[in-house]
Amino acid sequence: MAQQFVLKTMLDFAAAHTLRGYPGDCAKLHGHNWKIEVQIVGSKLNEIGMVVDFKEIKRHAKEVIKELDHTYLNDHPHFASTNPTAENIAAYLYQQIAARIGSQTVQMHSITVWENERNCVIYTEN
Ligand SMILES: Nc1nc2c(c(=O)[nH]1)N=C([C@H](O)[C@H](O)COP(=O)(O)OP(=O)(O)OP(=O)(O)O)CN2
Ligand SMILES: [Zn+2]
Repeated sequence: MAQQFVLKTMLDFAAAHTLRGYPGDCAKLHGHNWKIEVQIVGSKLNEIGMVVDFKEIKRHAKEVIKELDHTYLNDHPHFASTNPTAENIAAYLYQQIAARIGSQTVQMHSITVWENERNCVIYTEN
């Protein structure tokens, strides 16, 4: 069986949202301290024994998250027409970060978005 390394790094941001069409309180303005897990997969190690430096993954992820931090997510161009649910936020982060880190040796594995300490969504693509 071929070796594979899954690297995970964690970031967070604060942002408010309203869920359009939600039959309850989440349709009202409220905020979360979102916790994000970025998972990357690779099979080769470089000369110092890393798939990729965690700092490098974080640098790309922070670029994307910076746009969302301390904002009202519904005002973001992507979420103007797409409901800012944890599912849609996870898919957006995956696609944005994948476009920055994608290479032949390192690929996105998944994004986990924690809305609070009880609820999370894991997004991946095959
Ligand atoms: N599948 C999803 N379900 C819900 C989402 C979501 O993005 N995807 N989002 C929400 C709201 O954003 C809401 O803010 C969730 O917070 P909260 O009500 O605190 O969630 P809990 O389930 O932990 O609430 P308790 O009733 O206190 O257990 C809702 N659902
Ligand atoms: Zn919410």
